[in-house]
Amino acid sequence: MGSFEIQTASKIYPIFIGSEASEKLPGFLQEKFPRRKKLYLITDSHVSALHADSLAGLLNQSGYDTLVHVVPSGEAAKSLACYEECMTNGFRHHIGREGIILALGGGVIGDLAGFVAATYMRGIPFIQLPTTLLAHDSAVGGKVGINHSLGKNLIGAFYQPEAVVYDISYLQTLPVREWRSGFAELIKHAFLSSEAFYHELRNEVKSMEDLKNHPKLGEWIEQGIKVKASIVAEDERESGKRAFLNLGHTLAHAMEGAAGYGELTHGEAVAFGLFSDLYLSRKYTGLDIDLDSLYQWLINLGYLTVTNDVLDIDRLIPYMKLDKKNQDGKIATILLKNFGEPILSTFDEEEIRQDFAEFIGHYFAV
Ligand SMILES: NC(=O)c1ccc[n+]([C@@H]2O[C@H](COP(=O)([O-])OP(=O)(O)OC[C@H]3O[C@@H](n4cnc5c(N)ncnc54)[C@H](O)[C@@H]3O)[C@@H](O)[C@H]2O)c1
Ligand SMILES: O=C(O)C(=O)C[C@@H](O)[C@H](O)[C@H](O)COP(=O)(O)O
Ligand SMILES: [Zn+2]
Repeated sequence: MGSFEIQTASKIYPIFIGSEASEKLPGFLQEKFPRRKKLYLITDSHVSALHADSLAGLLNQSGYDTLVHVVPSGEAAKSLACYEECMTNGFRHHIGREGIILALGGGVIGDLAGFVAATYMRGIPFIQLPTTLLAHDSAVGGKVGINHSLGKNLIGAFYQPEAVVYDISYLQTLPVREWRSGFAELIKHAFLSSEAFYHELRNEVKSMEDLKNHPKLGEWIEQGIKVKASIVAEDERESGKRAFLNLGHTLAHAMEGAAGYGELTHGEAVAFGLFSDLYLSRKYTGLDIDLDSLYQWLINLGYLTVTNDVLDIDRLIPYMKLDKKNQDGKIATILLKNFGEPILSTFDEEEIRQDFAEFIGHYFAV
């Protein structure tokens, strides 16, 4: 645990990671932006109650003037209404172009506050201060944005932070459901990198308690970040291989939309979508994987327990048809040829319907 660099075409920035990383923030600000003293800290109601005061206190003691804006916790905050409120509050309090936005929270806050930063007076600097396990993914790589009722993350930008300060002591207050949600993205990163990483997670994590208390947790988080960072380094704006980071997400995003934003956590949906993409991979690319034992592991961890109405293909298809990866009017999803060897595949609506019925019939028929 310490620091390393995230390299992208538009910006190279540090990630400070560890159990006291937030203490590095005042020093970083002073060095990078010696003349800027106005901070606009955007957070959510849960994180605010737990962690915002101590951070704002630390900053104010170091000579900063920190305006705190609290949005409701959960996915519903990635909305045009909350985006507008963040803007309005900043204008009312005269946060100008010399201000810096701090995104203190999980992926919802990182995406929302990052999008505010990207568009506030045409763009001001921001820093990601992730507080969830899931945010090992969302805080890195510069995808920022909000949802539209017709689809996830349909409004947004690529806008890199100035730094990521990941104080993993914040994770200790996470509820079990959020550990589970974040672990789904870590499992995704394992599939995108190597069979060894996947097997290590499988062998070592049999419950969320195992994960939370595991001596290698910090190492795994760093490994997940590095899997993501190496892809983003080659393709910041998703003209090609960055789409692989969407493994599991075509179905996941459709499920989140169909359920109503916030009903499922992002990671619950990703775990389902990941399992579905691996099912399709075995069928279409010949991926050599024991799906039944993966299914059992995921079930034991508390994944794959969604209600039938979320699995109604007629409700999912409209979201899939708006997936940003789609090509030539076909629905795109990510498959694996092997561990660490993803490919983008496209399907007609009819093929999706048939495969989905087969998949659900095999694993989820009541
Ligand atoms: N930009 C990207 O590259 C990217 C990557 C992955 C996911 N995402 C997005 O991230 C979002 C999901 O992020 P998330 O799972 O972090 O959700 P989240 O930000 O809603 O956080 C989950 C819940 O945990 C609470 N919480 C946060 N930190 C806490 C802490 N330390 N202690 C106690 N409670 C805490 C929050 O208040 C919330 O209720 C989705 O919108 C997803 O689309 C973006
Ligand atoms: O960073 C990426 O690229 C990803 O795909 C990471 C995903 O885990 C994340 O959920 C992302 O927000 C999805 O982006 P989208 O472009 O599919 O909306
Ligand atoms: Zn995701």
